[in-house]
Amino acid sequence: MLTAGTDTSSVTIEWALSLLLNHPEVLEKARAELDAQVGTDRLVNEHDLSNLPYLHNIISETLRLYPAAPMLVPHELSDDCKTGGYNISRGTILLVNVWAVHRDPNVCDDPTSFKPKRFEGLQVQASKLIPFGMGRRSCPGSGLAQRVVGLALGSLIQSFDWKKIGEEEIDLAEGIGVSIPKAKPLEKTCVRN
Ligand code: HEM
Repeated sequence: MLTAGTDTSSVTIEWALSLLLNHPEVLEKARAELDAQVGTDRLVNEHDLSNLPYLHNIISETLRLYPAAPMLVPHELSDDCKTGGYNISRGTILLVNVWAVHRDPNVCDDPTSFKPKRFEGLQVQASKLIPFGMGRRSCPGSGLAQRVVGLALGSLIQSFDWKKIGEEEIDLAEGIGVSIPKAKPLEKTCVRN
């Protein structure tokens, strides 16, 4: 429970900040939303989250590109079934490659680009965005995770001016690990607001 709940959320925050540093215009827009909805006298709290759709879209787009559990958890079929034209026998272990589903050009346009705007309206099929899995064995912590990541990321954006070290883009190479860590841990500078 501890690993499922902590590493997944912290790695998502690291990816989100990395993506924001490579897309300062998105970072600016997120800050403007926080200033307008929360103001500058206090930190974002749980009640504010429903008024921050752009921050929510940034988190969805981060989880689309870097789902913290890219292969879900192995599922064993309790009965024979037919899916997508395939007969699958009871007892088969099913692995779902969510990383590949999220980057399928049939699921969304320009799938490798970071575009939080794509979550405005119905541009992404909800059933194809499954960073928390789906059905009975989906992540029981998804609500908590969205709040934790939203509050942490929102507070970090509100409290600091984030800058890359040097002119180079943040390296977005993926490392090896269960929860897609960054190959090169994020290094950045920040100035307190
Ligand atoms: C960004 C954060 C998180 C992501 C992306 C994530 C994703 C997932 C995924 C994909 C699964 C497997 C679902 C499946 O195989 O269908 C899962 C399972 C699970 N998650 Fe999360 N999770 C996150 C945060 C959390 C948190 C905060 C908790 C609890 C505090 C949690 C607890 C669990 C548990 C207990 C399971 C196993 C459920 C089962 O086997 O029935 N997760 N998570």
